[in-house]
Amino acid sequence: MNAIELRGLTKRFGDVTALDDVTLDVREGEIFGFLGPNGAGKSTTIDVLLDFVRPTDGEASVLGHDCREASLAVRQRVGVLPDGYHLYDRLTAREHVEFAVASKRSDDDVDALLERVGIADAADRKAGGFSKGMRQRLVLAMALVGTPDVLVLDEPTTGLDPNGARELREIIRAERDRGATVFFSSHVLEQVEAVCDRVGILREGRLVAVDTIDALRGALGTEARLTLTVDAVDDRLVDAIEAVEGVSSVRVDGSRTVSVTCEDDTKAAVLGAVSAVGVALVDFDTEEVSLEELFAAYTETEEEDGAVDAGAATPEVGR
Ligand SMILES: Nc1ncnc2c1ncn2[C@@H]1O[C@H](COP(=O)(O)OP(=O)(O)OP(=O)(O)O)[C@@H](O)[C@H]1O
Repeated sequence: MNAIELRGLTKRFGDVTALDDVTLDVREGEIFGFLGPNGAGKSTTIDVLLDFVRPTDGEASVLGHDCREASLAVRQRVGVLPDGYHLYDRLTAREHVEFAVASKRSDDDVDALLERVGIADAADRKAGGFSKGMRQRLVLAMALVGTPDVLVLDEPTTGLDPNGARELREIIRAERDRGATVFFSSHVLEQVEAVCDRVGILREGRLVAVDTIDALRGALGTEARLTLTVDAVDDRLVDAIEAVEGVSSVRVDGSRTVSVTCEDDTKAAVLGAVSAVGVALVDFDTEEVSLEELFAAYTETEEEDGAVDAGAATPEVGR
């Protein structure tokens, strides 16, 4: 059984088509990243799953339950971290989680949940004084109540510092490992890339791609940028790098830095070429295609229906 099934899902708000014929299967036990720029329709999809919004057309189900007909059954088995969740300023963190425990009729240990999301120290403080990251951690604790079969997280990294983002990834992996399905939306590729088994890219209400990020990058033949810092740049070095198959450009930036654009799987060969000419490599840095470029590339694929050059994509296409 799939954890989430969307069939021809369409939602119009007046003239705005928020979702346009979206069909998607999220498998049980996978971490699925739902990616898209602002306004792409991510929150609307989540609202349909929870029956906060009724689709104009099409169907959605969670664990075999129709989201409209069986919304209570769905909500009972789903843990949600909604976008912009409203906390009660005068209630403490503990009271918030106690409320979630009571409404899910679970017997979870409130302190253990607060500990798990890293705010045990603030258990008895009122949420009104919480920072953005603390609020996000508290809402995550509420989402985890009742060992949900499906976790739906809308922009869960909002407000989290790098440590918080890492801890969130660890929690997401642990939830998947115990058998839960995790569906989370983001417009930050880096956040989902580290944990997601697969991603779907939504653009202007349409699902333009569903696959692993590696496969999406691979299918586009996208290039990586490699910045090398060496003890001294010379012509021999530049010639040697240019000679590597898959390298499309080499640019010298000052006396010690070379920027190379190459196929993703030729990075090792470039490093090999550097050592073969006897130049000492001091440091190197790689940068892969950004989410913006992935969006741009997928948009071009649709329009041109042919080969894609992500590097040639105009930056504004990805917004
Ligand atoms: N209640 C509503 N009434 C009118 N239009 C709406 C409503 N909810 C969403 N929309 C519109 O539907 C489109 C999709 O919005 P949605 O919030 O689903 O996008 P999103 O991908 O979650 O964006 P973000 O990353 O900014 O949260 C947008 O054009 C938005 O303005």
